[in-house]
Amino acid sequence: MMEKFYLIVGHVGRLELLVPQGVRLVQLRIKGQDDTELRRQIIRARDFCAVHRAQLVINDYWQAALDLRCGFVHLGQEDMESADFPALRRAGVRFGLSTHDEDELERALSLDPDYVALGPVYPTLLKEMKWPPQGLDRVARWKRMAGNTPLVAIGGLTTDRVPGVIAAGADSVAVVTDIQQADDPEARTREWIRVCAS
Ligand SMILES: Cc1ncc(COP(=O)(O)OP(=O)(O)O)c(N)n1
Ligand SMILES: Cc1nc(C(=O)O)sc1CCOP(=O)(O)O
Ligand SMILES: [Mg+2]
Repeated sequence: MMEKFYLIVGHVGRLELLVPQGVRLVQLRIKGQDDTELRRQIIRARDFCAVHRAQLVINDYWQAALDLRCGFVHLGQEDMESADFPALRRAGVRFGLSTHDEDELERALSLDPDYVALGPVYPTLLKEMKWPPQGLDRVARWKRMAGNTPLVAIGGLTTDRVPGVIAAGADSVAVVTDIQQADDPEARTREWIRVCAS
């Protein structure tokens, strides 16, 4: 059963602030750091999540996840080019995959992932995307096509949008900006948890 609330953070410090609010699934999405800093943060996040019984997902850096015995990675389409899926499988590392169109979804499902993500469901401020917002009809379509594979919705999500996205068929909702930019990110995290529990 996929956790409904999926928090994504850009630094281990944020993870340490927000996971104790009750987060059960958190992605560490580090960009632009050298290998030493990257691994330092992954180790800290791994050990912190173990204590707090949260599932850590490492974005992009599947080799570091393997080396540091992290159990879950998220890979985008470009990340998938270099990923050693047999090695991940041998090590029992679970993986989620990004998808944005039907070819990507077909390719992702052929790898039997632990989830597929569809985005951006709504416009996102986080990064420039070459896909227009997918909308809720596409969420519903993805759910039908993904079958038993859990579906994560991502992109421009706010607590107000959660009920519609879940009603359309998403199993889980992933968020960066709405929490990252909140005046009180701890309170906003608790609000996400409350909305996702209802
Ligand atoms: C849950 C989830 N879905 C999608 C993404 C995006 O992954 P990717 O396309 O590889 O882009 P970056 O996040 O690496 O910029 C994600 N990280 N998590
Ligand atoms: C990192 C990312 N990947 C996406 C995809 O569609 O693959 S959308 C996205 C940004 C999600 O963040 P926010 O909650 O800030 O919009
Ligand atoms: Mg990536």
